[in-house]
Amino acid sequence: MQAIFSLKKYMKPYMVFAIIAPLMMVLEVAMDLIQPTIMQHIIDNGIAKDNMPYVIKMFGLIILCAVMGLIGGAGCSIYASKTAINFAADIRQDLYETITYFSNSNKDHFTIGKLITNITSDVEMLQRALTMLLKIFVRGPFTFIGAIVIVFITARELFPILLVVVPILAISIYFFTKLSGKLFLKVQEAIDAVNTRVQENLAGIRVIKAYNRKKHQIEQFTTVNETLMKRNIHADQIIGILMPLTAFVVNMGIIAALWMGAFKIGNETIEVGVILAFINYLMMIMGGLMSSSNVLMQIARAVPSAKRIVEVLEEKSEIKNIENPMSTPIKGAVEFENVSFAYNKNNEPVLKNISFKANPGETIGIIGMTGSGKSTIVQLIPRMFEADQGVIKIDGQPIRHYDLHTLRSSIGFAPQKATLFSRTIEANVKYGNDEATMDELIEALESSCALEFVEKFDDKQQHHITQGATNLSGGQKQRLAMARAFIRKPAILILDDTTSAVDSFSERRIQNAIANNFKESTKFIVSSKISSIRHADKILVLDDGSIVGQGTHEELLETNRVYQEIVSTQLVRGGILNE
Ligand SMILES: Nc1ncnc2c1ncn2[C@@H]1O[C@H](COP(=O)(O)OP(=O)(O)OP(=O)(O)O)[C@@H](O)[C@H]1O
Repeated sequence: MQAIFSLKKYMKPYMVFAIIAPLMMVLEVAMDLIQPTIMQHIIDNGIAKDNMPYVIKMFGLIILCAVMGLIGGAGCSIYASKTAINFAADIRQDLYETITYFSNSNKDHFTIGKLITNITSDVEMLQRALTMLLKIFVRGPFTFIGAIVIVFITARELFPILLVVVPILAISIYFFTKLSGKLFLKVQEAIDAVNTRVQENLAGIRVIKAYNRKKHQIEQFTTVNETLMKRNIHADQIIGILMPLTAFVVNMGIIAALWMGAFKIGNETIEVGVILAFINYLMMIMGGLMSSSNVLMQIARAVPSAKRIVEVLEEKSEIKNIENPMSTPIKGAVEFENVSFAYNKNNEPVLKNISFKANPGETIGIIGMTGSGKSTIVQLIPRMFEADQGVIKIDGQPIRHYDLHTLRSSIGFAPQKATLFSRTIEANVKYGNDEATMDELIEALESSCALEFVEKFDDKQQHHITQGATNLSGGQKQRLAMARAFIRKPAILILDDTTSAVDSFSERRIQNAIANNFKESTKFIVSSKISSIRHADKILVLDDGSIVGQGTHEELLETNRVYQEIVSTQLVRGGILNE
């Protein structure tokens, strides 16, 4: 319940609507309650006494009540929906923004499937609960309390029956509402699993086909789908017991009323009309309790959803600005001083005591075995992750002192896995710099050797990239990802293994373009190929998270055993070094 309350700030802008909706419902309920009395007057005082002018007057009144009831009901629906839809849209927007600002380690806490369920069905669940709450929460309790009060006044002889029936109804409804919260949490978790499986299958469709794993994937989906089905059935079956149970309790109450009534009529201490009225009120009490319980049940279903939403919204981004951060332009001197880092703080660090210096304009090559920590080093520079020990400085200042926006705008980062969006080539490249001109776009495409294939498309830069960039080759994706980094003309350029799928001739042209066009930028080139980094001003040799050598290609070739081993393997493999 705490979770639901912590979302109340999203109601604030729509508070007026949220107040109008139940007030309109009061109007509808009042009109509903008046109508039987008017009918009674029409029969007793109009039709029975053959008073037509009175009948016509009362018919006018009843039509007026019906119209007002209609306005009340429709108004309630409109304002309730307006409140709930806006409330849900704002939460959805905030969730999306929160996820967008997640640091990489924040992201690792949630699966993509869970985040999708969060933004879609969890928010939907809250919206439904709020609509119901605003529409029914007046009707249910008003009918329930009103009927009890009327029984107390008009049928006190039978009131003891209510003292037994109402607590049994209330306890059963409380028990089922609580249980439904737990059951629907399990249902939502099963939906997460289905979403995660679908998302993974779609992303990996080519691998699935290549490895003939379609049957295996379908089997895995069947498992999560069956779990979802079983949990849904279980929840529905348990909740489904509530209605017949309450009807049974009410029927017992009616039998008790008839039983007691039969004796009292015999003693002439009660009239038949009172018993009939009591039965009617008992039905109304059940109706009131059931509609209140429906609202409570919907709220109980919404509580786990609210908890999951709050969990995401409250996930603290560990990477944020300090107070009064620096926004001074960055020149590009980068220094690591004894930096250590672990993804999982209980495990051994992935980077150990990393120290090196890069001056503005220099090219730093980073080489090492798979998993030695190359990508991790470069990801610490734009603060994708925060170093656990040591300091990373830019232009002599710890990176934490810089405004995150200033820091990241000064860096052109092409990650190891080229991520392109389902937009045009122009939009994808200009993602790095919205304000770039057409000339700058062409220049960036040329530097990354992308222009040659872009120009072959009929619609050139306006060519649309499909979701997951399935209409491009691996090398083409990498070239566009590099163009996106180039178009920023950044003070610090980071290329994380971005030429692994680029042919060696194009790679050489890209290297020349970088050397000519980014003379003042500090360049970090991560690669496992010697040919990609051999011309760097300084090469860092990584082994199991530690720098085991740094210097130029020639220096390392003479002095560093690990570097010599890498060189000799690549020479043996086919002369990559000499390309
Ligand atoms: N997000 C992550 N969460 C947990 N561990 C990670 C994460 N990313 C990388 N690692 C681990 O950190 C270590 C270093 O990974 P990193 O990606 O920096 O290596 P790398 O040298 O760039 O490897 P490669 O040449 O294969 O790209 C590896 O053992 C890897 O399993």
